[in-house]
Amino acid sequence: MILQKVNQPQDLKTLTQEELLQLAQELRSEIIRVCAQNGGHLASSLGAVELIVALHRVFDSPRDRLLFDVGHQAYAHKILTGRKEVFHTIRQEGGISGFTKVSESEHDAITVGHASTSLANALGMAIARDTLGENYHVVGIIGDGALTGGMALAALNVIGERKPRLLMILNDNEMSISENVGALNRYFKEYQTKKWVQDTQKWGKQVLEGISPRLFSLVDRAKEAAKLMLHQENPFYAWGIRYVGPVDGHDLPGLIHILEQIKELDGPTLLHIVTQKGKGYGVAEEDPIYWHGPPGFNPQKPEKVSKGYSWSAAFGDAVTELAHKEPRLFVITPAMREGSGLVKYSQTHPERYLDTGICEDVAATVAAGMALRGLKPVLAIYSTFMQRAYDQIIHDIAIENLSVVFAVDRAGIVGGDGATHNGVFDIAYLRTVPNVQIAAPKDALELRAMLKKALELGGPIAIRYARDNVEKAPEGVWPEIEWGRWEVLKEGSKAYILAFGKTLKYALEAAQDHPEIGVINARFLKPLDKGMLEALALEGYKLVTTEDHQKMGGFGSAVLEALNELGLKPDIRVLGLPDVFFDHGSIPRMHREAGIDAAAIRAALAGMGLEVKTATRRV
Ligand SMILES: Cc1ncc(C[n+]2csc(CCOP(=O)(O)OP(=O)(O)O)c2C)c(N)n1
Ligand SMILES: CC(=O)[C@@H](O)[C@H](O)COP(=O)(O)O
Ligand SMILES: [Mg+2]
Repeated sequence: MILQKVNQPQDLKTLTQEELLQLAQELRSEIIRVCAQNGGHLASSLGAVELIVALHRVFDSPRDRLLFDVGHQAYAHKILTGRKEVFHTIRQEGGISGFTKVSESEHDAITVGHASTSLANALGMAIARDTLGENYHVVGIIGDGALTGGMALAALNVIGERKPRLLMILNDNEMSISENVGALNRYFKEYQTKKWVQDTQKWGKQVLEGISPRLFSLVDRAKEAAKLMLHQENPFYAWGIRYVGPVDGHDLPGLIHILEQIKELDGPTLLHIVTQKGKGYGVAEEDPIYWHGPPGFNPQKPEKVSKGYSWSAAFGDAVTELAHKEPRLFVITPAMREGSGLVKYSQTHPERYLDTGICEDVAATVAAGMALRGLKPVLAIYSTFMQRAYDQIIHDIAIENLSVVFAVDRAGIVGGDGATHNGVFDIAYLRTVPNVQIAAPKDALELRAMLKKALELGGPIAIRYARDNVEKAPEGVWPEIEWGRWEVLKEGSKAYILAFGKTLKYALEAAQDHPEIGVINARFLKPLDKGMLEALALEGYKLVTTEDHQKMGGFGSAVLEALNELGLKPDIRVLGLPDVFFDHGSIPRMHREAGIDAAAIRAALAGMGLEVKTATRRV
């Protein structure tokens, strides 16, 4: 086992070519083994194995800085940089992160999880290096999907003008999570050389080198000159960036050779490598979409497993049905077709579907344009990724009170993806924006009712739901809903729990067998049901609010502000996430630790003098 001899990147420097090839295979096996037990970003990491071995062979991390965009493809990097003994803990409770993370290792140049940041970060590092008179390499590694992000394209524009010594590597597997989209991607697909030209180049090189290495280098230079002439419109030339490639991203010796050739080049260079997402593991090669982020599986007999009927699926079914009735409905996703439950919708209504690529800002403003011209856009977007569209929501949508529905998925703590992916800020950053309304359905039926009503009401409306399963609503059923009105789910004689979204289940659990405790589905946050709130306060009920969101600025804050405006001071406790980031791990454990679960609710009630059976708090 070569991997036994490798603990740090410098251990690669002495390996032979055969040992490096063997190491790549061993890395692949280890990634499959651990993803089989933990789940994780399997296909992306398999596709980047040779690249990562070559990078650590040619460069000297941590002195040289390797920046992995998104960071989900860096499993081999983690194993090679002192974490092979803990790699099996990846994405687990107390284990290492599923993305690169600065606080986890000196070899992790950036903390990521959101796409398209690597090039701007690399530019910043290169400028810092040059300003401080230091000398090391900065390498930004970005996928074709992440390159669809505006941040990445804008960074290229700055890099091309500033021209720092910087190496960028485009890891082009023609895949985002779904098939990749965008004009640049098309360009590479159609215009740039692909497999057949790769093979021709390789064959030509072997023939020419067989005749005379000198002849080969002459032809190679002529080819480069021709490429320059033929490919002047190559966008990277337009950006003032040297373009090299495309080369085979799985040819380990070839990658090492080319990296050594271009390593010392001055100015910005982009090396375009062509890889296969899922490389080396049949099922992942055949279906890189499912195997992008599978749950655990049997490595000997890998089979797709259903993750159950999710809120995303409920949303997808609802808009698919709605589209038949509402011809102006148009659904947009920023590169998350599968995650947002839109596969079926995209197949049944392709003419009213747009995948913008990984650019949530563009997606939001495209929705604004559609609304201005008579469509009814629904933007399906993860809470965490919606952070990328904050100004667009204000500037392009809310000021003119445009009719855009935000189907905000992954609201709350998400589990394995950790701090970069928790959807725990959206209430705070949305509720202060005039015209924006915010709701959270308790089940799939209420989601349908809210979607339908939101499209009728118009204006910017966010409907948020968690990364969780939900009971499927019967097809064709579209209940009405009294917009802005909360729903009493359980009467109480002394106290009421006001729950927003996912924590409703904890409220019902806490109130079970307690006639003195009532439960309210506080499904509207903006507008808040001030009428019901006032009545509860005036009748002297004790109140507890709970939400899967930062306490600061969340649902509870809105309730406190409303009570203040009403001049009322009931006995109230606000339960929400504390002012910290929650890393990857078990959602129930984090909810318990955050104090938003049933035990915390009972403890809060007990703290207000209500005799409740306090559940034994697990430590
Ligand atoms: C801002 C943002 N939006 C969406 C995502 C979800 N996401 C994670 S990886 C990915 C696809 C990345 O494609 P690519 O960069 O080509 O990497 P590959 O998986 O193909 O190796 C997407 C859309 C994200 N991480 N960040
Ligand atoms: C790396 C990335 O951002 C996505 O793959 C994300 O992990 C998907 O999250 P879900 O698994 O919740 O769809
Ligand atoms: Mg890709």
